[in-house]
This record gives sequence, structure tokens and C-alpha cells, in this order.
Amino acid sequence: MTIKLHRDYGQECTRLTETKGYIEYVLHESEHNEKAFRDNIKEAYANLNSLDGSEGYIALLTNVQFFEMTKQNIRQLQQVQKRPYFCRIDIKPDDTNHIQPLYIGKASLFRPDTQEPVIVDWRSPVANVYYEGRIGEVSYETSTGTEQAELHLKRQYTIEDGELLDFRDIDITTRDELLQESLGGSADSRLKDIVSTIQEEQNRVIRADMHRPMIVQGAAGSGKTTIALHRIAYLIYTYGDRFNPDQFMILAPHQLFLKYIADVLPELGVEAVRQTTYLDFVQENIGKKLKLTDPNERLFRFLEGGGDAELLRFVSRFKGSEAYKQRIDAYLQSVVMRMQPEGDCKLGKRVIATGEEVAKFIREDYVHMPLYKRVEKVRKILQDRLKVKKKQMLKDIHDHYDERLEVALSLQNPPQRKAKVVKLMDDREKLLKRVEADAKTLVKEYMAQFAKADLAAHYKGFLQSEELMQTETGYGDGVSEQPSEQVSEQQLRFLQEHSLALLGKKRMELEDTAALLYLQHKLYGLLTEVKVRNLVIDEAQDYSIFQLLALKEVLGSEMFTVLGDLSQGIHSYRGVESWEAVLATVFPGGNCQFLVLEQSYRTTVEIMTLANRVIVHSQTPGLVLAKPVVRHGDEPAQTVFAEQKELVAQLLQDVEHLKADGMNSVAVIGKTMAECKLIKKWIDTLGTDMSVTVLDEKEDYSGHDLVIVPSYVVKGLEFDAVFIVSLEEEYTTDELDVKLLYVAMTRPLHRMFVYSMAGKTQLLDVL
Ligand SMILES: Nc1ncnc2c1ncn2[C@@H]1O[C@H](COP(=O)(O)OP(=O)(O)OP(=O)(O)O)[C@@H](O)[C@H]1O
Repeated sequence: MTIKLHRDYGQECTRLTETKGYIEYVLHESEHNEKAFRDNIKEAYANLNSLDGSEGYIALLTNVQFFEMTKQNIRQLQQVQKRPYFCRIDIKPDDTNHIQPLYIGKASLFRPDTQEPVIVDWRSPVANVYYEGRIGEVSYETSTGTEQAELHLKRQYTIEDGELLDFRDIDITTRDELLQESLGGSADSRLKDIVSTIQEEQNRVIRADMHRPMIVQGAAGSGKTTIALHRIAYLIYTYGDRFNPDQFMILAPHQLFLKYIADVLPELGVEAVRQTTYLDFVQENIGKKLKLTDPNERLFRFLEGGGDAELLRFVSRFKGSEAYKQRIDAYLQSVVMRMQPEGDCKLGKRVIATGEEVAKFIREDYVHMPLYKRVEKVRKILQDRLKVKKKQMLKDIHDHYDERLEVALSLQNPPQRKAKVVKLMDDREKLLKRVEADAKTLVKEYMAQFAKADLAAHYKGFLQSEELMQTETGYGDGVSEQPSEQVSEQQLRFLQEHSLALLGKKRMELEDTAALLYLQHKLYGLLTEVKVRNLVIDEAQDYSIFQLLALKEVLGSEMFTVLGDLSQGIHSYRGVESWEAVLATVFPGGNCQFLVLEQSYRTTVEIMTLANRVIVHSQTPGLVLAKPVVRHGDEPAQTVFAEQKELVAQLLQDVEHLKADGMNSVAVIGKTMAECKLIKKWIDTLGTDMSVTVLDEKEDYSGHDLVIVPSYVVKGLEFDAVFIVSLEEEYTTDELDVKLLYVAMTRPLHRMFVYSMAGKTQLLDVL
């Protein structure tokens, strides 16, 4: 049936026209207000000096605030103008007899004249009914408690360019056509918002209690990244009265990924949320650009095995463990204990502070502060006390000499009297000068014993310390699957020599960043004022326990949303081995929520089935296979070639066909960067009109017809079609290879081609 024949079509068209009209009206009004506020600001500036200081300032601030709000409202309304809402729910609250249709969209708009909501924000409490409610009895939580209601209708709309193209009524039994439509679409180089098709299990994550930490194990394509961003938008809307956007932060793996997700929050009407990487966050807060060894190089060193591979693997894992943090704590303790004051701080014979007192300041009274802030505090206390003491001392000297001068002046013998008075005055002058001079340098000299060493010096100090070298504690701290695993002296010695050698070359490893952040926080305090209280971490499987602990410590908050997939844990030698370990070590006490997302939305049943046949070869603890939403496509093509040239020629031909078929984004995934460069070389040799680029973690890939990406860079991204190519590098049955191939296979939305050279198909052969 064409939608135009639907009995509600006319009414829905009228409603859409009215809504657009009202948006237009509000926009017009807002633009007028915006101008008025702008003029007011100018005027307030001009009057700033003539008015009483605070009055002028308040006028300015108020107008700036209104101006910003209006500007944001305008932006939001402009964004929804062409698609004001995506669904409608008809609900009857239990305390009324009136069924109210509510139109849900990406903004909220209310008509004061009719007291009716025109658009209800998707994040509002009642909108939850759209995502989770079934026709019939429903309830939803508001800030004042649980509301009961009856849900009579759930209707989805397809609106494009302000025109109503279709609508359909849905419930649990209905196939979610809007979802199917959305998943059938084409990928570009940016992630998009999914407000109209958020699924129930995803909705639970988005709306989960902000105050409790949450870990989400989500299969590839289950929407973790998307959910992470929607959750921030939801939290800012819901808790906006208590938290500013700058109190939220999202951590993503690299710059390429940040660019990939950059549009979603602004699309959701959210601005000013920090989106960064762990490394950048650390560098910003220690005030130093670190020269790191290439972690991907090491990844492949592990793959090759042999040599020091096992010991290097130990180094990576141990540096991310709680045991490493504990050793740093012990080192910090020893630094504090070594700050044993050498005697009292005295001006002459007068004590400004006793050694015990100073030690107590540092070790007890100001223990909540970073160590060198405590030292600064002590300096300040001593200076303040000195000021008082000096004044008193000078007065005492004056009093003392005044008395003696009085006696001297009463002497009868004039020459004797003169001599005495002169001497007393000289003595007094000398003494006063000495006191002044001593006072000037006293605190500085006393405090010299607590001289500051810089971060690198302390890290080096730690690496050379006996605290690092303790062997008695195994790292049975939830990091290792074998709690009884012992750390040997040989392992620690290797870590020490390896790290000191790197430091000697002014280099560090990514694994050192947690220690650096933690030491910075404990010794000096972070360099920026960290307002962030609420943290969302994507691709969290690559984080170590220590990285998470350090973040928790520096933010002073547990409001973490941690999303990851252990099946994609290609850095598991330094990242999360099991979520239980994170629960036990980072969020102990049972307050942390743990949710599993199995449903995968990205790819077709055919592609996901093949990817699942790969991942079952991994040792991932508690592996949960991804369940694709029912969407069928072509079988993945698996082809073996005899010649590299022949393979690449076929690939180029296929890509051209795919492009002609409307596949926007196509990627070739090679196992390593070297493999990617080889593919590129062949493409250049064969020639093509397409723009082709090899991606690393820093680049933006929009604007290219074809991208070639190493398997370890591609996580998190998606493309319409993907070619997994093995020219020289094959995927073996090794754990890391299994995960790399799985990550690669879960990137396509619609089509997948596995092209390998003969003899390079080891893992594929066992499928
Ligand atoms: N409810 C939904 N409605 C429409 N599209 C969805 C929904 N959930 C996820 N998607 C789509 O599925 C794809 C995968 O989402 P996303 O990248 O957020 O998943 P992920 O769990 O982070 O994946 P991975 O771990 O494999 O990187 C995206 O194209 C996203 O738009």
C-alpha cells in the first residue's frame, strides 16, 4: 500500500508541516533575540567602566550566556529542520484519560501558547518508552520516580528533506525496517548517529546510571563506539544541571579514529566534550612530548617469536599491572622517607619549625597533595612563620639594646658614655643586619634539602630502585590468568636494563605512559586543571590495568564507561586479559555494572559467520560470538592466486565494479605496513585512475577512492567493502594472527573478498 492511502497520511502531513512552520517561527524569533543579545553585549562592554563594576559585569555575563544559549538553540533547530522527528509514541499516563501523541526527535521544542511539546528530545525520560516499551502497560523513570502509562502506538517515520516519505507502526514482533534500511546504507569515512534505531540492549548502556562504573563487552559491530557517543549525549542532557560538557571526556585509540567519530557529538547537539587519546592526555598533563618506540613494531616482534620476545612480552604486561603500580607506590614512599629533614629550621637560636614538624607536614598533614606541592606548602609555612618570628626578633633586639642604651646614656663620664653608646649602636646595627641577612636565605637554604627532581629523573630512579626489584610478590593481582605466577629476578633485571637503555636514548614505550601519568600526579600534580569527572573509554581492551587505575586516580572519579571487545584484543599482551581482572582490580566492591552486547549490526550474516569461524580459534577467555542482525548479502569471496600481479589486477577490477555499484568506501587490509606498501607498489605499477592511499594512525581517509590499511590500524573503522590481502604475509593460527584476521573480517558492511597468494592461506585452510 502506498503510504498516501494510509488513513493517517493527511494528518501526519499536516503535523509535519505545522512542526516545520513552528521551527521556522522559533528560528526567526531566536535570530532576532540573538541580534538583541549581541547588541546588549556591545552595550554592556561600553558601559563596563561607567556602571558600578559588578553591575556591568553581571549584565555582560548574562547577555553572553543568553547569546550562547540562543546560538546553540538555533544550531540545533537548524539541524532538525529537515527531519524534525523520527518517531511518535501515543501514551496515556495512568493519572489521565487523555492519549497524548509525542513526536520524538533530536531536539526539544515546546509551545508555550498551547502548553504542548512539539518535539520531545530522544534523551528525555518518556522517550525511553520508544526504545524499550511494548504496546500496553509501560513505565519509565523520571527524576521524581516511576511513571506508569499505557502505550497505544509506536510509529516510525522516514522523512527526507522535510518531506514525509513513509511511516510504519512497530512493536516487538515487527521487523525493524528502519534499522534494516539504516544498515543497508552505505558507509562514508565518518560514523553517524543512530538515535532513531537504538536497540533495547544498547539503550540500556546509553541510559545506565552515571554514578556507577560500567564495563561493556561488545562484539565487533555491536555499536560500542556509537553507544559511547550517544551515552555522553544522554548524560549531558540528563545531568546538565550538575555537569558541564567539559567534565566529560572520551578516549579513543588514535587520531585517525578521532576524526572518524568527530561528527557524531555535534550531530547530537553536543559540543565541548573532550575527545582525545590516552597518549595525548598524558603528554598534555606531564607537559612533555614523549618519544615512544613503535608499539606496532613490537607487536610483530612477538609474532615472530624467538630472541627476547618472551621477556619483552613480560615487560609489556608487567608495566601495565597493578604490581608495577604497587612498586611505584613503594618507591614514592621511599622518596618521602628519604625526605628526612636535617635538623630544625632556625633563625639564630629561634626555631621556626622543628625537623619533626616538617617531617609531619610532608608525611601526614598534607599527604593528600602531590609530594612537591607538599614541599611548596612547607616552604610557604616556613616563610609565613619566619616573617612573624623575624619581626619579633627584631623587636626583641631593639628592646634589648634600648634598655642597654638607656643605661649607657646615664653614664657620668662623657667619653666613656660616648664610647659605650657608639658600640651598642654598632652592635645593634650588626645584629639587625645579620638577622635580616639570615632571614633572607634561611628558608631557601633549609628547603634545598628537598630539591625537586624532574619526572624523567624519578622514573629513572624508580627503574634503578630496589622497590622495582622485589621478587617476592608475584603479580597475582588479577592481571595474570595464573595468580601464582612469580616474577623472577631475571625478568626484572631485563625490564630494568631494557628500560634504562631506552631512557638513555631519551625514549620510552607506550607501556610507560601509565607510570608517567601516575608519577606526575603523585609528585607534582597534573599540569592542566582536569575538570573531567566522567570518562568514556572506547577500544578499552587495549588498556592495561595500570592505565585504568592511573586514570581513576588522576580524575578522582569512578564514573567510567569502559567499552571493548576481548576478541579484538590484538594488544592483549599489554591490555585487558579478562574483564574479571578489571572488575576485581580497578572497580572492586561490586559497584561496577557489567553488560554484554552480542548482537552485531555492521555486517551481513554471511560475513559474520566466516569471521566467527576465525575467532573460535582464539584463546579469548569467555568468548561470546557475535550474532549478526538478520541481513543477508553475498558470500565472502575467497580466492587463491598464483601471481601477485594477477591478484592486484583482479582487485583493481573488482574495486571499480564495486564503485560502479555504489559502494562508497572500499578498503584493502594488509597484515602489516610492509604488506600494505607492497600492495600499493603493485597498484602503482599496474596504474589506476582512483586515488589510493596507505593509512597510518594519523591520517584522515576521507576523499580517497581506495585506502590500504594495516590490520592493526583498522580496528574501530568500517567500509562498504573490504579486501583482505595476503601477498607475502599470511595469517597463521597464532593467537595474535587470529585476532588480526578477525578484526579485518569484521570491518565490511556489505562485501568481503579474501585474496591470498598460494601458500599464504594457513589460517584460512583450517576454517
Ligand atoms: N542501533 C543501530 N542502528 C543502526 N545502526 C547501528 C546500530 N547499532 C550499530 N549500528 C551501526 O553498526 C556499525 C557498527 O557500530 P560501531 O562501530 O559503533 O560498533 P563497535 O562495537 O564499536 O564495532 P567494533 O568493535 O567492531 O569496532 C556502525 O555502522 C553503526 O552505525
